[in-house]
Amino acid sequence: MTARLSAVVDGPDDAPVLVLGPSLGTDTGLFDAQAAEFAGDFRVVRYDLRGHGGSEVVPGPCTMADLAADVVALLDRLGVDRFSYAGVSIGGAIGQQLALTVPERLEKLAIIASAAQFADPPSWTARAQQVREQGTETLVGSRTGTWFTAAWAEQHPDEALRLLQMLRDTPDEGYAACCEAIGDFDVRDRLGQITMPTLVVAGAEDPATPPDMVRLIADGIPGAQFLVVTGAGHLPNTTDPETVNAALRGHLA
Ligand SMILES: O=C(O)CC1=CCC(=O)O1
Repeated sequence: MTARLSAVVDGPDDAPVLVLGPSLGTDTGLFDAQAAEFAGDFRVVRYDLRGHGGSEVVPGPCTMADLAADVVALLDRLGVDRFSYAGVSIGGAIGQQLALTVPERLEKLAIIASAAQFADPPSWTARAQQVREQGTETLVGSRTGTWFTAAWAEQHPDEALRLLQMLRDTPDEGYAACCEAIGDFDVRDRLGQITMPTLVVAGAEDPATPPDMVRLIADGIPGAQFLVVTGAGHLPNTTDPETVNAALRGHLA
């Protein structure tokens, strides 16, 4: 079943479309810095994952194919045919899935802090159960050190709180269902089928998808470029927007 996604659209109606896919437990606000940078010359579509932000909650497990189908349904509703796509973490996994299932619609792809298979797949079922029983609040403390370094959080306390509030605001069932999609995801054998120009970005201090794991995506996609962002954790687009925006700008040109 397709979920109805909420989205924020910025930029001229007739500009090339850039779709931005968020990470687990965040919302469209994850991409404030990218919307500010690119809405002058792109129609920027930021969406909420199913069960996150303002999107519909669909109870029960789902797959990455379901999450990609949600995005396709949103773009059909917005009248978007071809688009470029950049996604963080699960948003990057959705990008890989889109590249495999609707390649004729995808112009350029950027995959940030993501994986072709995430670490320790069974742990995602356990995390889903933990969140269904105890809520997303139980994960907030450990996101410092994962999403961003403790040093960055000390220097940017308001921005760290803003990001963590997204996790607090995420419905437990929405978060849990996306955990199950992450645990089930594995496209390692299919990366060679991705044909559009691809940029792959890792955070040097990311414990969730460390650079060596992210690099495997770039190694598998013919011609993909690979960049490591110094000092960044799992959300390099928020903690070092200048570096990530410059890389995206060059890639999308
Ligand atoms: O666990 C986290 O918060 C990091 C993460 C893994 C997949 C995703 O989208 O975020």
